Amino acid sequence: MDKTLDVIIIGAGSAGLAALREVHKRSESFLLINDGAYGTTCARVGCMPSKALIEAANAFHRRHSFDAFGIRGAAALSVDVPAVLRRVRALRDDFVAGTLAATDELGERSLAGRARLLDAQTVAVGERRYHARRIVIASGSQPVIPDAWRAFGDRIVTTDTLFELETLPRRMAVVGLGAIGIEIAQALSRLGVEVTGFGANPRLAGLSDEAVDLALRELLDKEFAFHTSASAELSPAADGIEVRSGAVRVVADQVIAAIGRRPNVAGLGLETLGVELDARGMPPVNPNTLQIADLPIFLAGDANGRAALLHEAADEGHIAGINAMATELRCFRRRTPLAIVFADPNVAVVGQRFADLDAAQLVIGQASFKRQGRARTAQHNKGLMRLYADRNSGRLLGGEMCVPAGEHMAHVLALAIERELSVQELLRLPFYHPVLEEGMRGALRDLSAQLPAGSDSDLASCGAYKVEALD
Ligand SMILES: Cc1cc2nc3c(=O)[nH]c(=O)nc-3n(C[C@H](O)[C@H](O)[C@H](O)COP(=O)(O)OP(=O)(O)OC[C@H]3O[C@@H](n4cnc5c(N)ncnc54)[C@H](O)[C@@H]3O)c2cc1C
Ligand SMILES: NC(=O)c1ccc[n+]([C@@H]2O[C@H](COP(=O)([O-])OP(=O)(O)OC[C@H]3O[C@@H](n4cnc5c(N)ncnc54)[C@H](O)[C@@H]3O)[C@@H](O)[C@H]2O)c1
Repeated sequence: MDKTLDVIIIGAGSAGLAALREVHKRSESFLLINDGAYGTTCARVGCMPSKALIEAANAFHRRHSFDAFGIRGAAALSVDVPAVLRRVRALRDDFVAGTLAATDELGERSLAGRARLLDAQTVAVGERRYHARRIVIASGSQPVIPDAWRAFGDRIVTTDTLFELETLPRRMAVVGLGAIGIEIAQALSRLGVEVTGFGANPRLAGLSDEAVDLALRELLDKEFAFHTSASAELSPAADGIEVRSGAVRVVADQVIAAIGRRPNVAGLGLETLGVELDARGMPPVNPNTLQIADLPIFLAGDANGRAALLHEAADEGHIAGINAMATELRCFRRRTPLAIVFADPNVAVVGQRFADLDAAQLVIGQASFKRQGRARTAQHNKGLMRLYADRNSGRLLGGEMCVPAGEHMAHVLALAIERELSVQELLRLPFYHPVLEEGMRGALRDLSAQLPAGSDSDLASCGAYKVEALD
């Protein structure tokens, strides 16, 4: 192709499609190049099929509380695992179909093939060359599988292959207990698989607060076996794979590798850009513009290794797409950090992580949900929320939790942190009764008690009854 395009976008995932939307608003001169399956990681093998599996597992797990409700016959219920997996794939196909609409109508402006940079303005796909004023790289990430593990063939499963299984084996080991490992381990265990989890990290699910981690451990301990703080190694066994971690040895039929995701930058030609690459082969990227160094090229989404989350990928595609068409680059303020792991109860980290805060400047408020009134009515009463506020200003800084409906409360807290609200300002909001958010109010009141007293003509100081049914 001789003509110079306005923009080339590499990757038709969530970041690439967000970039495409912004570029297409401003120009007809672009090319979207995608290697491999279309439909985005999120819809095809990520967020959506994993949540479909989790919902099935949680629905079946609910039978354990039936007796307490006075509902009999739960022991007679069974799960049809192949049917569960068929539903996951059917939903997945529907979600994927929705994303395909974004590229279907592009005609020649969409190209299937593996893109390789020749310089900051030239891309090769096979023998063909394409030139553009700006390039957006949004090539995503892929599951890490150590080379030695590949020898185990299809006994090693990743989230790229899990949802394709027709059924589940009797025994599965889940190696890596971050977001993916915890979500999948709990779901598989709830569907009747004998799960053993292995995590090198001493904490689960990306938590950094030891107290919340401990609360989560106590809950998960009742569901499946797991071992942390040691790396897992695999070796062949007569009837499966032996997983070793410290003194623990477990044989599983299949092993799920959930040990992280690696940006798809190998073979992309980043070395042709003339900028220094770090030990992971990554170039310097400005998180507010997504520009690589001072080049006419942008790196967005999982591909930049910053935060492998859907809303961040969408934001980054948006920023990169706008800047790829701009005469002057714009700096974007990034959102308050928010990470949710869809375990039951939900794990969430919002705002600043506990580990990143200065303990001397901090007050910590906490609330256990073990006796929380509304949670008790639903047999969901478990978990712990810890919130962190600045000792001097009373401003909410962050929180970590494993609590029922944590996915929703974390959003409320993110809004408060984004708006720089203080604990007193949050306590001025209405809390309806009886709601799970009253549990969150407990943690806020705990914070408030450690901060300088506010005015007593202010409803923020309206205290607890200290009566479970009313708080
Ligand atoms: C199991 C799982 C569960 C998840 N759950 C959640 C969740 O609940 N919430 C959440 O926020 N996030 C979740 N995520 C993360 C989320 O899915 C990702 O952050 C997001 O999908 C990344 O989008 P992306 O556009 O950066 O990459 P992708 O969607 O992977 O798109 C990249 C595209 O680029 C293509 N490509 C790669 N190299 C080249 C090349 N050289 N040339 C051309 N094309 C190329 C790829 O084939 C792909 O099509 C989950 C991820 C997984 C795996
Ligand atoms: N709900 C969500 O938002 C969600 C869900 C799934 C995935 N994701 C995204 O996908 C990304 C990748 O998820 P992930 O869970 O694979 O990665 P992760 O980096 O979150 O966790 C991987 C874990 O594996 C451990 N590990 C590495 N090698 C090991 C070994 N040999 N033995 C035992 N443990 C080992 C690491 O210590 C780490 O804790 C996440 O960072 C997240 O951004 C998000």
